[in-house]
Amino acid sequence: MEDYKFLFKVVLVGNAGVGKTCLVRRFTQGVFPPGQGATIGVDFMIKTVEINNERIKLQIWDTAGQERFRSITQSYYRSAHALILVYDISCQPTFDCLTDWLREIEEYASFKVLRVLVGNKIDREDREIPTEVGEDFAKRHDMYYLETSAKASDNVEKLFMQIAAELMEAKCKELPNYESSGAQSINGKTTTIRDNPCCDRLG
Ligand SMILES: Nc1nc2c(ncn2[C@@H]2O[C@H](COP(=O)(O)OP(=O)(O)OP(=O)(O)O)[C@@H](O)[C@H]2O)c(=O)[nH]1
Repeated sequence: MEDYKFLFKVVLVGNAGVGKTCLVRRFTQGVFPPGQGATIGVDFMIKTVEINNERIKLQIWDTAGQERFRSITQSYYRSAHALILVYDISCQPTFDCLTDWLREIEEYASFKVLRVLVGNKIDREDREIPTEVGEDFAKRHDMYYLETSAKASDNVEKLFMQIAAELMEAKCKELPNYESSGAQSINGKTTTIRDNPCCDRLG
């Protein structure tokens, strides 16, 4: 039997080429893959992490950004616990498409889904979208915001770990007799994490 207390499904979406596959590979395998093709349909990887002595299994679905796969990728939204919407900070069109992606998310994902906006490729020097613009977009659409580099390994671990922590927190809150202690935040939004007696009753 596999030893984990929680299983969460995390789905990455966003335009082709923004770095979704590289973010997943960096987090799950610790590598920045050299030239690889576009994702075809959907790919998935697993990583088990530990938070407050609880093992959390993350099932990470990497969807193809290309339009022609849209009908396949949409079907993966529904059961997602968290959706990571990625754009490339050095490519304005990938930011301009965010409202289209949000429309898809609203149509196909659960209303309870945790939504995180990620500006990737911050190692690049040809930035086109200032941090504040990304932050402001996220705030207006009630999303967390984080900037990452899959290449330089900036904030990638933080991204997935904080999503895991946030989802675990939300799950524990559904249980009776919940109290909280300790806090972590993704860029200002605070999510409470605690040593979790309530979680011991799960699984
Ligand atoms: N400089 C830089 N390049 C990156 C970074 N992440 C990804 N790339 C590059 O961006 C290109 C696309 O990366 P992918 O991870 O395949 O992009 P994707 O979003 O999965 O693309 P699709 O599968 O077509 O949807 C590749 O050439 C990567 O090497 C990053 O953090 N910094």
